[in-house]
Amino acid sequence: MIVDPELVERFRADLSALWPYTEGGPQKLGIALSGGGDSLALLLLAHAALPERVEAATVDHRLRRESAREAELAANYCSEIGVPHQTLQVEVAEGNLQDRARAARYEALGQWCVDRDLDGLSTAHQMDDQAETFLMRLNRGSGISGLASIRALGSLPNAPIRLVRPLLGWKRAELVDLVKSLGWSPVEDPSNENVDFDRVRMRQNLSRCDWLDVTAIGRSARYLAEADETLKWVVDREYIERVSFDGEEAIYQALRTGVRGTLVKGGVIRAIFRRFGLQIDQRVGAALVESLTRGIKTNIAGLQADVRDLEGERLWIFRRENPRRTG
Ligand SMILES: Nc1ncnc2c1ncn2[C@@H]1O[C@H](COP(=O)(O)OP(=O)(O)OP(=O)(O)O)[C@@H](O)[C@H]1O
Repeated sequence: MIVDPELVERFRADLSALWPYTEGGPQKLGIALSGGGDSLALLLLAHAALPERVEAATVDHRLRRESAREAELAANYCSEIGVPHQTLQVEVAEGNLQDRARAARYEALGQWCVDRDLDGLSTAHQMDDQAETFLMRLNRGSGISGLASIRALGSLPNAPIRLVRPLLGWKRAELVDLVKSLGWSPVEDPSNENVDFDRVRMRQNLSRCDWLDVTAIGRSARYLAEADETLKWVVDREYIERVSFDGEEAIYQALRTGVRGTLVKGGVIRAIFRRFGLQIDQRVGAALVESLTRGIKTNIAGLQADVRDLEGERLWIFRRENPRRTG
């Protein structure tokens, strides 16, 4: 099975930008193989780029009757090219099925990487997935972090290895062409046609729309991922320089000027909540910045946020809400 050497070279460059797989001796890459066109292309490219150093796993969520058969097909393709393959059966908990299936999937894949002594895991998210995610989030009013969409680098919940997505610069059509040109037929997931899913509707709309440029949207998402990293760095610095603890109180010396606007101050406030073991989202963080800037004391999500002026300086004080009196 010969993959076009130019494509293999391009893949090698994309992968090595994310994962220095040649450093420190040979490293092994796990492939998350659903059996769809994207992940079969990933399997072929990775196998050609890193011969003998690739293994694949297919998660059988057991949510559809055909899933066992699909995993078997994926296993057959792997055995055709001599790549070790494992099917991982998972139990998907009740609740939001897609979220639960995703969580179970990444957990099973992480455990598999540990068991097989793999150094990295790759999924086959590509440029069209990226554009769909970006537009769905834009349509929901997401902030920088959400609009950064699918990250090229990630982590797994239960395994200390890198999660890489080297195909974000590749279009779905070119990946499917690659697979078909070698005589393989991707597994068709019927949920890809189910218009109850936002993503499916977005995909269909995008395919009918000739003025949206998927490559340009992918570029914007990359810039935003970088902006998000930079913002995290600024928030960390602001936290280190301006937040202190006195007994049960967190004290934030928030400057009166609006220079460090809601993004940074909101980020610092969210970090303070995390220190108390509590979580608030970006919108609540921004709302708190606004009320504290106006000097309004607020009780929210388990903390009491207050304003104190000390020697011409404005301090924002956070402490646990007093337990409510009963009786
Ligand atoms: N059943 C599966 N077994 C192994 N890998 C899978 C499976 N389903 C998805 N993947 C991996 O994840 C990639 C993205 O798949 P998909 O677009 O279906 O995921 P998603 O629902 O968007 O969730 P997420 O982006 O969080 O992974 C696939 O290309 C493949 O690499």
